[in-house]
Amino acid sequence: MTIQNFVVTADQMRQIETRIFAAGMPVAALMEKVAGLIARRIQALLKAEGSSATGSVRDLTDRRKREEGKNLVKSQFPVIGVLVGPGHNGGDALVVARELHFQGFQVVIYCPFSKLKELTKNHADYARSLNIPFFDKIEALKNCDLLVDGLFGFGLEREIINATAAALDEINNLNIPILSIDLPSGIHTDTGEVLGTAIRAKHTLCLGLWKMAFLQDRALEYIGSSELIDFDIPAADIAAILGETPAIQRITRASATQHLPLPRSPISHKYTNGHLLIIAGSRRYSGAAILAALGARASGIGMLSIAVPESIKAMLSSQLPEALVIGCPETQSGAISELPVAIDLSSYDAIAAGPGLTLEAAIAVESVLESDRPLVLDADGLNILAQLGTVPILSERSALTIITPHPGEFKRLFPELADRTGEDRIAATQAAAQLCGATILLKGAKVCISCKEEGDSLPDSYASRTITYLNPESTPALARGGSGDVLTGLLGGLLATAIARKSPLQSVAATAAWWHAQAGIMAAKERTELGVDAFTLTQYLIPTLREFAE
Ligand SMILES: NC(=O)C1=CN([C@@H]2O[C@H](COP(=O)(O)OP(=O)(O)OC[C@H]3O[C@@H](n4cnc5c(N)ncnc54)[C@H](O)[C@@H]3O)[C@@H](O)[C@H]2O)[C@H](O)CC1
Ligand SMILES: [K+]
Repeated sequence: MTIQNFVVTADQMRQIETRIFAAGMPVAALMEKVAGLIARRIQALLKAEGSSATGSVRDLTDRRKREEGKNLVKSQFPVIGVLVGPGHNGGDALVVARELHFQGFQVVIYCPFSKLKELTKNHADYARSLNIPFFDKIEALKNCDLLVDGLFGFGLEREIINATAAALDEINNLNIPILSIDLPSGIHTDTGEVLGTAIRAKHTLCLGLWKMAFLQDRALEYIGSSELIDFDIPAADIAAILGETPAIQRITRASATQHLPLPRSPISHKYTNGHLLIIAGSRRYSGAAILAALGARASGIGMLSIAVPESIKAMLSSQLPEALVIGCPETQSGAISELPVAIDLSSYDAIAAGPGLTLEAAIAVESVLESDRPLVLDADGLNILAQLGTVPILSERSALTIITPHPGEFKRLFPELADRTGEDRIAATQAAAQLCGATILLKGAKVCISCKEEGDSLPDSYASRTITYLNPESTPALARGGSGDVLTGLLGGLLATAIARKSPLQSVAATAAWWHAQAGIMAAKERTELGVDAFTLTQYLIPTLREFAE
């Protein structure tokens, strides 16, 4: 595990911070260290040309100046507005203001609060003594090239209202790029919820450990791009609060690639590399079966069987010459009416079912749910499961089930969770995993995967703990019909392979989600966000693997 794998709540961050202070680190010294790192990072972002994060701040300042017909800077340096709140987020901001001032930047401080925490007040007094101008009117910020947001960090506990809320809205409306310290002010650290109103940052520097909000879809428009400022939190303090195996883990390249089925054993053969059965497609949605199969192909699966309605069997065979295509009896409209009598489900390492089936394939889906095979269920497979009764059916299964709903499917599968979890995707996924015992992969900008931790090794107090994996990097290019079908096949392939290789199953879904997203990112880079149709995506899985498995 690296620092990039950890994710904390505000409460956990506070507990870690408390341990550091109790061990002797002075609060003021830590603030000085952290804010020094922030100030240097801001300078680097402003200076460096070409890096993407820098590009985003710089591009915007340049564009704004061009639009206004002025040069980027009046003096040699851009004008930086620093927004200062009452707590230690404001303290960080004041140290940043002071450091940038000493580096020759023109700095303007906006602080509309009269009551500041003691340390923050000390820094404000010193900044005033240096003649850095202080204002309590937003008007004073309008000529700034960049705003640094230190209004609220993880100490924000209640809705922002009245004059403060109006000020935040006015700041957003200035259309000046904003860099937020720790979190965009107004965003709830854990749920990512907007508490009244929130700063819309262009870039956010998250301090010390990733906060949950960075992995909550609804906060993303406010966070902009983001990076972690590592300030050397001792590993022992992290482990003391999060445990040796943290309940929530951020997926990284290293953690994802660790679970790839590589290298292959030199004496492996097709059956030791896994046999996957895909059950997908209908006359109406034949493409879904092809896309799932192409996703599975990229997993390197040893043997691929695909069960489709008889009338599209020839089409599948022509697209996937290596696969064993099984024609199934079909309904009048061309959906699978049932699985062929001769099919022996126990001969497969895993089954992936759902894409393009239509609701008419209920009997086939029931058969796989009743089987003792590890199963990936998606799309119409999930709609059929919801009709059958998600929790009783999944709780009965003896083998692993991984379900891959998007938020709409999730609501249909778990209507009982709608009130409890609201829009907190992470809490919702954890609750669903607890409820039914399956692994839940909730699709979205930040894919969230929860599963019950395997019981035997756990102390009693942890008996029903869930482990959650969050995928931090993706692209809206994947928000497109068919990309889910590709994920189902890829995940099914990795699952069957892991079973054949007797590898741990817990991280398979995380690896698939990471790989799928990275392929989308690579495809979008080369072809733009509009150029990543689902078939194209399948063609990027192996080139991506080559890049990240090196
Ligand atoms: N993580 C670390 O170890 C470090 C964190 N640093 C910075 O400290 C902040 C957290 O500071 P804290 O003082 O606890 O809270 P905030 O600055 O986020 O704000 C709390 C402040 O605001 C008041 N308040 C809360 N809600 C509202 C509201 N809705 N309207 C108005 N006022 C509100 C509250 O009463 C407090 O006074 C963290 O994010 C980091 O930036 C350290 O500097 C370095 C180490
Ligand atoms: K902030």
